[in-house]
Amino acid sequence: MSSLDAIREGYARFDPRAYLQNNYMPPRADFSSEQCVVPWKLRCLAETFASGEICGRTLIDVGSGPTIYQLLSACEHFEEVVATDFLEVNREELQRWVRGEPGAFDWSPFIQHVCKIEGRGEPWQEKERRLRGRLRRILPIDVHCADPLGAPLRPPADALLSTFCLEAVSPDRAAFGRALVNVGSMLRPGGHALLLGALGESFYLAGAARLPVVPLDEDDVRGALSDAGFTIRDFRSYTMPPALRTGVDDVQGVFFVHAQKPLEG
Ligand SMILES: C[S@@+](CC[C@H](N)C(=O)[O-])C[C@H]1O[C@@H](n2cnc3c(N)ncnc32)[C@H](O)[C@@H]1O
Repeated sequence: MSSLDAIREGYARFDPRAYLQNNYMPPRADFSSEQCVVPWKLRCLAETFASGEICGRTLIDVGSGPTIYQLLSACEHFEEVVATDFLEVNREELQRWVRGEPGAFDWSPFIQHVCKIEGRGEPWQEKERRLRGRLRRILPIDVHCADPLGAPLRPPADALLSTFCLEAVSPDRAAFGRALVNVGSMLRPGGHALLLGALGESFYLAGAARLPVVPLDEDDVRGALSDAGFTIRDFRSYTMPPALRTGVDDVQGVFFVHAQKPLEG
């Protein structure tokens, strides 16, 4: 079995509910402290979208998993937000939230926090309604394929977002770099890419699944982006405080990158 097949097989045991519990409930989702990892991630995205420069018709989110927090600032700037994931259980979890079905994960504390940091005085229910309305497509994806959606995205996306996906599905740095090239093919020339991801992580847990992660340092991320032809516009990093090292993974830190695909010609 190839290492890619082994990773795909590991994801068969991925439990969305356990993953949400491990990463998107306290202590990691503690909105009383800006030093906490979840508020840090939300602030990176809110500040980057606040410039107004990143906008257009379509934003594609790669490897959305069962989460929508990453789309809360983005959704204000695009007519359509396309979510994607390899696993049907994750796509179903997202559909439950979009339809407001009973048993869907409660993202309201995240939505309230993003409304607060965006500072427009918008009622959080408005943002929830807007994201639900704009999240019309939740598609299967495999970042290891040259065409991750099975066919080229037409027209290509104006912006690409991916959070904690590429390093969590790649056996090594070379595969991470190839996956970045594959997903970059869905972005139009001049389009923006925003990545959040794990630094120095070798595994994470999601219920019965123990998923291997390729440990990356900041130079690995910068090198892969540059090899894939991106220009880095902003790079931030976060060190995981001891109180948030809860045993659900061995993540050392988090990176945030805003990169841009050059215009052709
Ligand atoms: C660590 S989770 C990240 C989820 C979410 N984006 C977040 O920020 O928490 C990694 C995601 O990658 C997805 N995945 C696994 N294999 C994949 C593949 N070959 N292509 C794309 N996504 C994949 C998993 O189903 C999972 O949802």
